[in-house]
Amino acid sequence: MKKILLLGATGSIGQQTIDVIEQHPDLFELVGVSAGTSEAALHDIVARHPGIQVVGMAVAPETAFEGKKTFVGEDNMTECIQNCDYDLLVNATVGFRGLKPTLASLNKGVDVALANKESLVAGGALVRKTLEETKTRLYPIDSEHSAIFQCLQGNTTREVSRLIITASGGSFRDLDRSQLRDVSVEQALAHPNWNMGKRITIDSATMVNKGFEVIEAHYLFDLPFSQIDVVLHAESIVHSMVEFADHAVMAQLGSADMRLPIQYALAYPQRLDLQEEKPLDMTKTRDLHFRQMDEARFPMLRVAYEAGEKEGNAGAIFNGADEQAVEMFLRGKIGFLDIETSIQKALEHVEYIQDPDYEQLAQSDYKAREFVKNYWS
Ligand SMILES: NC(=O)C1=CN([C@@H]2O[C@H](COP(=O)(O)OP(=O)(O)OC[C@H]3O[C@@H](n4cnc5c(N)ncnc54)[C@H](OP(=O)(O)O)[C@@H]3O)[C@@H](O)[C@H]2O)C=CC1
Ligand SMILES: CC(=O)[C@@H](O)[C@H](O)COP(=O)(O)O
Ligand SMILES: [Mn+2]
Repeated sequence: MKKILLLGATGSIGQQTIDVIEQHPDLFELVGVSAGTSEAALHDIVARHPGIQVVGMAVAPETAFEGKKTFVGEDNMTECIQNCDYDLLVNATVGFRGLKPTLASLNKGVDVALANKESLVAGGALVRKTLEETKTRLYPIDSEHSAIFQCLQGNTTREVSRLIITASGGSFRDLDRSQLRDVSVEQALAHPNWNMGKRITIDSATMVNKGFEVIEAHYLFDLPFSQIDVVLHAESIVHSMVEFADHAVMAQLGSADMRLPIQYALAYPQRLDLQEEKPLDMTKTRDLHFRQMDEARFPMLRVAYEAGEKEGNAGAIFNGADEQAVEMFLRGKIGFLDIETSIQKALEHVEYIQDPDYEQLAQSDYKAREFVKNYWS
């Protein structure tokens, strides 16, 4: 029985992780959960999983979690890690706040199934150093990285010539830049293929998500940026591809259902049965299309490659500025294209640090957010 500690239990990835765990009660046991403010949803999960030892929340619960060690406040996730006996951390929280628990679990010597891409975007070098020192492992949950991980089974990255990450194009794929100025929050949240949390859905529309995924791939698979490409694939059926030295191209295909990559990360190296509402049926599949990315249409992709190549705290500034700008866009404080401006200006103005430790990354995150707030005030 694998004991799972789940951060971000009430979110999109969190709820799908619980579904996977509930499909395999003989293999997985949920022993800890954390969330921000969704108390009712957390009580519901705790009631269904008697093995839960620890509960974390960002704010104090109105009704106590009877018989459970409960941790409250911004450090609730690391406190859960320190006070829980578990075999695998599933990090499905959103934002820079996910980096600290990723590092805490690896330093405790426990592997991490990682959905929280911000851990690698903001702190990739530090995470990689910690993995080497602690001899722990990361299992990717992000669909593209899971696809690449699956395609790499039986091979090493030394045999790889390129990773080819697919991008759906997001909610505004078919609009040109002049049409983006006045788009609404509601339109931006209508992703054509995936049902996800708000932050990542907006990031998908700005192409920041794909930029993050390029940086994430660099750290997960230890390949230079020159060997990581992105192609536009509107259908989100091919989840990514790996081209090998002999020009063989391996791809992983599936429906737009995150439970497959989540389950693969939890059960690796096994493949288990998975109940899906709409499993992929290639006889009913529309044509598959692939197009080169238009960098003038999606400038955030180039910005991501540059921030990734720059290393240091550039990823933390990129992510921090985006987190703040997306939050302001969702509250109607800035327009859609102002998200791009926020990121570009923060990368120009927030002090660059070559080899940051965790505290310096947290400072860079804070400074990027403050910069964006002040820029639009
Ligand atoms: N959704 C998807 O399909 C995919 C997501 N990812 C990545 O996975 C991560 C999670 O995404 P997603 O599930 O969409 O996000 P959601 O917004 O749906 O969920 C976020 C989770 O984090 C919790 N949380 C928020 N603030 C805090 C806090 N201060 N302390 C502890 N927990 C907190 C939320 O709790 P509460 O409910 O109380 O707010 C919620 O459980 C992101 O990094 C995203 O980029 C990657 C690939 C696909
Ligand atoms: C499901 C998942 O992994 C998301 O990151 C998804 O990739 C978003 O799709 P696009 O960013 O390609 O629109
Ligand atoms: Mn993805």
